[in-house]
Amino acid sequence: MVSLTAINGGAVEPPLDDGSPGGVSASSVDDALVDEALDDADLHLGGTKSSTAGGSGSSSAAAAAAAAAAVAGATAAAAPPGGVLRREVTLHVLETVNSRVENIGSIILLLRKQLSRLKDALERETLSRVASDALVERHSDKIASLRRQRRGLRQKVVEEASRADSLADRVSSVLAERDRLIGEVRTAQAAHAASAAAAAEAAATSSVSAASAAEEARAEELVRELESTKAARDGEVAALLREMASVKGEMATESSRALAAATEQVRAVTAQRDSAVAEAEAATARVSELESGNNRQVLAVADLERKVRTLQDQLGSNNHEMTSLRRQSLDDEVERRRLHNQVQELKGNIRVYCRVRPLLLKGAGVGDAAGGAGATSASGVFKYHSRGRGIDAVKPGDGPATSATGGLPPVGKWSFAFDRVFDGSASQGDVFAEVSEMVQSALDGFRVCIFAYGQSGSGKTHTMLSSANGDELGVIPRAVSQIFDHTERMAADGWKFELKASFMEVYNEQVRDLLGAADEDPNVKYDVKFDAATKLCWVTNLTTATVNSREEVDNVIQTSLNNRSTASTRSNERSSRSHCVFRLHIAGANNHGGNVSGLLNLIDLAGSERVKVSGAAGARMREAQAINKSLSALGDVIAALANKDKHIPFRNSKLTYFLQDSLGGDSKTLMFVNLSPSSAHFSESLCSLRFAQKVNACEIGRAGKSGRVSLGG
Ligand SMILES: Nc1ncnc2c1ncn2[C@@H]1O[C@H](COP(=O)(O)OP(=O)(O)OP(=O)(O)O)[C@@H](O)[C@H]1O
Repeated sequence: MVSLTAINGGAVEPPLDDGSPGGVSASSVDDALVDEALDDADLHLGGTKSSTAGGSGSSSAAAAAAAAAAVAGATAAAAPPGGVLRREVTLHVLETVNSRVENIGSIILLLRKQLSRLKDALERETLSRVASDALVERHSDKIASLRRQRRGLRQKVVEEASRADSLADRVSSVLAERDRLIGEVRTAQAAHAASAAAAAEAAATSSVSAASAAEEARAEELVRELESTKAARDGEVAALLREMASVKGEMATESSRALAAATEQVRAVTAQRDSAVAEAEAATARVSELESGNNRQVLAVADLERKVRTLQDQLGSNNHEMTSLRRQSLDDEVERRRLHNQVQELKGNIRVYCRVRPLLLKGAGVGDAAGGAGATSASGVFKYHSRGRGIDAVKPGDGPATSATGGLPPVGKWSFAFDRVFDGSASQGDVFAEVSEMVQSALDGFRVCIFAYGQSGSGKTHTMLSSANGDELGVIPRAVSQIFDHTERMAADGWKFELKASFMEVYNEQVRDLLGAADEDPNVKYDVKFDAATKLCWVTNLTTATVNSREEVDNVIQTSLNNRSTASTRSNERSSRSHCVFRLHIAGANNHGGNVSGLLNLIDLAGSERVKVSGAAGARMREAQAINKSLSALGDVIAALANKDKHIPFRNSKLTYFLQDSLGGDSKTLMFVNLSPSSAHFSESLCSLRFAQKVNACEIGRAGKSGRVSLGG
């Protein structure tokens, strides 16, 4: 706020800023100042004021008239002193007018300064608003409105300045008029001085008194004119002052109002700005926080990407390594197969293992209980030698030969050698350890036959098919387990295997599907066929099951065993009277174009028995004859293959006809000869040993172990 304060003793003090927001108090200072200046002027004329008569104009004019009258009176009483007095009064009046005009000039100057300060204040305000504008840039609407207001104020200032200028012009013209009047007064003074000199001269001469009177009249006239002019000028000045006061008041009011409004708006805008700034700061803090979080995430992502790249690189090199390892593995597998087969061939493509079962108690249903017929010792009638490869059949010499002992001499010994001999203490595991390499050959793509040959009750089924849990599992379930182990291992190298199983029996030269329904239709024909293209045999209407797990194979075996035909014989009450063939077709392929196709035939042959010994008759005898005929046909085929005969008599039995795809060439054959240790079965055992010895002399696909072999007779 700008204020104008009173002037003490005519001195003009500069306006003081009272700190109020935006308001300018021009107040009544200027009026008081002017009035005081005028009063001061009147005061100097106070001695004549009371004597002024009938004056209806301004008090100054009346005072001047009274002074003029006093001068006239004084002149009338004593001419020379009265004229001097009038001149002095006139001069005093003129000086007073001068002084008042000067005061008015000071006031105008003061007003100009005030105006200039107002302009400065407005300019500062404008600058401040400009600064505010910058701060509240975002509040453009309000800022635009403020700018409009500012433009309005500026316009007003310009207008007021223009009005002030016009007032100043008028004051200038008044001053000019004053100067002119002063000039006239000075001229009059000069004239008056001249007339006074003339009057003095006339007083000395008394002839010029009339002229002096005229001069005085003229002077009085002049004084009156001056008084009148002064009064008029006083009126003008008073009007100007009023007008200026009114302008100042309006300006002050308008400025106050505009500044108050602007201040209020500035406050509001400032508050909004502060809140916006606070929001912006909060947002900035949030952004910083987010940026820092984002930076952390970016770093984490970059770190992860680095790790992923490293892992990808590792993966790439691992893949490369794996590819070369796979290639190496495939090469190794090929090499392993080659070496394995080489070993198998060195061992012989046909092998014979001899297995003697332990002596059984009578309760076992076999009838070689201790003290029973011929049960001479724990090892029975056999002696073992040659580190598991030799066996001697020893006829105990405990009495004369009888028909019950097959007409053997009372004492005798027959020695045999096989690829492997297992005595009664050998476990199923021990046996399978020697079999598993044949199973491996099937997995390597060869065709493999494993037979169990022997008289009834000698342990063929136990060796091949025992499905008792744990250690008692026979060759078939163990082979299946080995095959699944292998296929699962090979899956890691990209191999996929398909296993198809069938189970059939050949009874009295008739094929029966052990996987089919128990009550199968007797009209269904099971004919053995040979496909020359694939060199595979198959049986019409025979069930083939694709097996994907050990459990599925177990189910196949169990179903087959349940269906298997059994008949009671004197040698073994639950003896199997048929050849039982479990076939597993193994087909494997890998994603490098490799493939393998093998056949594994596991055959539990029907029990061989000498009809004369077993005492079979009728149907049982014909059954036994059919069994012996087919076993004999098997021996003939093996012998013909070993001798590389042009004609191989596969068609002589259903069994050999079906197995023709797995016998000969580079196929592998293993024959178990199962023996009973009982002396009661000595004769049968000796026959079995002789048959096995002849098979052992054959080597399919290579030159025979001992030249041309015949299994006949
Ligand atoms: N190594 C062995 N250990 C223990 N018991 C055995 C062994 N071999 C066979 N046996 C038992 O001897 C009996 C006859 O065996 P198995 O049925 O296997 O003879 P088989 O030759 O199959 O007879 P068949 O030709 O009449 O079927 C069974 O009770 C069987 O458990």
